[in-house]
Amino acid sequence: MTTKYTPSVFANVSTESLGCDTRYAPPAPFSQCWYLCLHDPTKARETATSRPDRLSPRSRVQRVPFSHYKHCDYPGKCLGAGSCQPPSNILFMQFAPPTLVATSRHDCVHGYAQNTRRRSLSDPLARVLRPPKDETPEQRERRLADEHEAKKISDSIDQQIRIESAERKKTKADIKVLLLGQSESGKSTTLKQFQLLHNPATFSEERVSWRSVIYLNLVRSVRRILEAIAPEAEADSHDTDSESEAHSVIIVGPPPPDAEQQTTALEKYEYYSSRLQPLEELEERLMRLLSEDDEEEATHLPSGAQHPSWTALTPVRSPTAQRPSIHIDTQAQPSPLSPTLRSPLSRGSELSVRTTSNWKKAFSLNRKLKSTSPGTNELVGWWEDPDDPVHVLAKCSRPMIELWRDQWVQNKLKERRIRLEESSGFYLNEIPRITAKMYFPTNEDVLKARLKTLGVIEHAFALNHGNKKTNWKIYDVGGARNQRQAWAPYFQDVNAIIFLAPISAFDQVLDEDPSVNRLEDSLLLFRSVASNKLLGHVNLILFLNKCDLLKAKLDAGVKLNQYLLTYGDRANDYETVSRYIKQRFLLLYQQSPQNSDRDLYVHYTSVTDTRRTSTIIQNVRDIILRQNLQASHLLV
Ligand SMILES: Nc1nc2c(ncn2[C@@H]2O[C@H](COP(=O)(O)OP(=O)(O)OP(=O)(O)O)[C@@H](O)[C@H]2O)c(=O)[nH]1
Ligand SMILES: [Mg+2]
Repeated sequence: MTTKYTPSVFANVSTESLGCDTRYAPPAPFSQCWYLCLHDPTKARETATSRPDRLSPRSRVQRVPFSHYKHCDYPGKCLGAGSCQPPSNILFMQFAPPTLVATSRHDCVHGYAQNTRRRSLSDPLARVLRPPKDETPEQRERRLADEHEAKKISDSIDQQIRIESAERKKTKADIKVLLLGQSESGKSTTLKQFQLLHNPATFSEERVSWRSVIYLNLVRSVRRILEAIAPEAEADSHDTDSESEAHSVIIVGPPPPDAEQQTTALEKYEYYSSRLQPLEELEERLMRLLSEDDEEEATHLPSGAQHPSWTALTPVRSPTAQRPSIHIDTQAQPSPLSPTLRSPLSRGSELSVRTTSNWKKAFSLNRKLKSTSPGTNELVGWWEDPDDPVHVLAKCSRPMIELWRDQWVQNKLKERRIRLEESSGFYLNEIPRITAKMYFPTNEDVLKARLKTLGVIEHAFALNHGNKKTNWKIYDVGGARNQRQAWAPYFQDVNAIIFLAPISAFDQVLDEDPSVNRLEDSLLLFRSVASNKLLGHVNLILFLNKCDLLKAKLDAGVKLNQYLLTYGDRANDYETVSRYIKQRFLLLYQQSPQNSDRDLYVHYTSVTDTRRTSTIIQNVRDIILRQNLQASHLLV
């Protein structure tokens, strides 16, 4: 029987007294050991989290409260010896060589000494563990009692490891799916649809948490309108026309306004901006509320400008990272703002969700909720709180409606080619409902809420089919350019990739790089995913998304051939355009050298449409399941 020792036995022994140095490694047959890094627990933890490849699957940190230790079973090489640099205190806690039979720490040391006498003579651990020569009966009794206690703790740790291992086996994902695509392609919305389909109760429960995001989306849409009608924006639009054209997006600016037009513009602008002034403060407040974070990592808003590479430095999260937090992305393009609406928090920034903390908890209105209604269990009461954002919104409801319905404003938006329906403009049509005091978000509201993803978010669910159960994990990634370096670690053992390409975006440019057309970026991104060697055996499912917006855009008279010269004089209707774009993607796929071992499935989607998307998701699910069964030789 192999004896295992608990770290507590050695916790008060320093490496100095052991004479242990970082070159120390257990002899080859003693290939397994526990070690404890007393000197620099943070470093030990960092190593465990940032270099998981160097740890065995059973590695753990913080299993014992007083410090950190890991388990290593690399034959002949103890991880501890190499991973902590001097003057780290590394303690080897336990040797469990396969040939050694030992019943106590004492025996183990002796057994170790006997088996490897030459090494053990100079072995610092053996020296320390050997009982003193002049041990009194009381000391011996105490030592044995200590050892007995240590063994109990050690056994309980082993038991815990066994339980966790069984648990891990149970929760190990059978199927992993990765959602890829550029920013705003609809990945998070697709993830929400998966949640809605597989965890409707949780989705429903969490709807209330989205209230603040929806409010913020609405307030920002209003701000965008005010920016568009601001007199200086008018001037800017004339100044920047040439620049816009250089970015291959054709923006034909309006003719310069005459004096009368200018007076109207100024009056209109002043009228609306003064009535909507409270929204400025509300926007800042919502941003602050959403960026509150109870986690270790700093996601709070800085007092001044953020470090430009902040988002680029976003750590790659492990695939188990699940809980997102909010932060403000200052990488987004700044937009021209009127002086009255300028604020250090909101200028040019987009609300993002990061995978580090529980943002839903952080800004869920549960904090303010006072009770649940007995019959429905629905949460009630936030409107009784005078600080709740709903009161400012309710106050500004009328001018917001007026602004949105004002034909002059609509014309201005048209002139400036601002299509709010492509972003959070959906809420502008719903102002009376959303600003009502007892507003509770619907499923559709949540699906349309825009929250940019940073890092990777995981959604796990189990699926029963017949008498078999499969565990699924879906990973939603940030699609902006500075987020894409985080994708690769997830390519390793993924079963399928759902790639989203927003085909309505042919006349738009990337937020992060206005010189790049969105459709072009999608095509290039798809090509690089399709030709990635790691993904050679991974089935690709292509969602040609935002078909509803494509239809609306074409119906409004926007011409594809103005942005995609190769389209030539083909018909500018939905059928022809969507088929043409699909062909472009297929061509790229066919050119990829990696296609012998996989398939491509293409769907036209509007992932905000729950009914259609759930059918597509079920279809996709069946395909992936079938492929997975085939791969595990259960079928065919
Ligand atoms: N009308 C319409 N809106 C859509 C569709 N798909 C997504 N959206 C909206 O587009 C916005 C962006 O969608 P997201 O799902 O957040 O995009 P994403 O790919 O996760 O973006 P990042 O997190 O930045 O990578 C959201 O407001 C969605 O509601 C669609 O098919 N039709
Ligand atoms: Mg997202």
